[in-house]
Amino acid sequence: KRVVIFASGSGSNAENLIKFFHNSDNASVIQVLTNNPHAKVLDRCKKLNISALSFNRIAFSKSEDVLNILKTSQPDLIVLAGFLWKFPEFILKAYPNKVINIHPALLPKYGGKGMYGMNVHNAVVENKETETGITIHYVNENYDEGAIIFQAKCTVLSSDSAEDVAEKIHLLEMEHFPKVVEKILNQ
Ligand SMILES: N[C@@H]1O[C@H](COP(=O)(O)O)[C@@H](O)[C@H]1O
Repeated sequence: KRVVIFASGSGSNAENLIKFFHNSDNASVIQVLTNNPHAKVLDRCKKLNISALSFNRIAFSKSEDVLNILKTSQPDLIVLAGFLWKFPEFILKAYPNKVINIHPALLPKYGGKGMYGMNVHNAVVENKETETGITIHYVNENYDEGAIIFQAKCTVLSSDSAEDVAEKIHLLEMEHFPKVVEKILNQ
């Protein structure tokens, strides 16, 4: 099974997935695509010897350039791991129920445009939430609104800073994301 990852930033989830499937007999990450030519995920891919490309807005949503890249790489699953752009409908239509995303909160709370990274964790702490977590969901034409596949929770202590919460979330992502992807691929 072939996995293509989209990422915009650091790429810790992408690296975790690449390494997890490196030892798998029936699945592998074959390509990483990013909308940010300076993304740290590109350095990780170079080190891990994974094909990686960056693209601009026109290539992504105003033309079929990225769709054609996908047609060449033929993914069985497209995984968004810290990818910040909304996915165009014509690509979603070409890969029905084959595009998933991970979000660092318990959707439907703390989702939507602009709710990513530390913005989410700051809001969780400001609102004195006692728990938060991760959500893995199918991607539809709206940010963070697709059908939920998996959630895992962690407690938020009153003494926790947003950075503490970010660390707890990171651990949940590292533990669960590869296993959920593997489960979907084996369906
Ligand atoms: N969508 C969110 O963006 C972050 C990406 O981190 P990284 O994988 O680039 O390190 C993760 O927290 C993910 O849930």
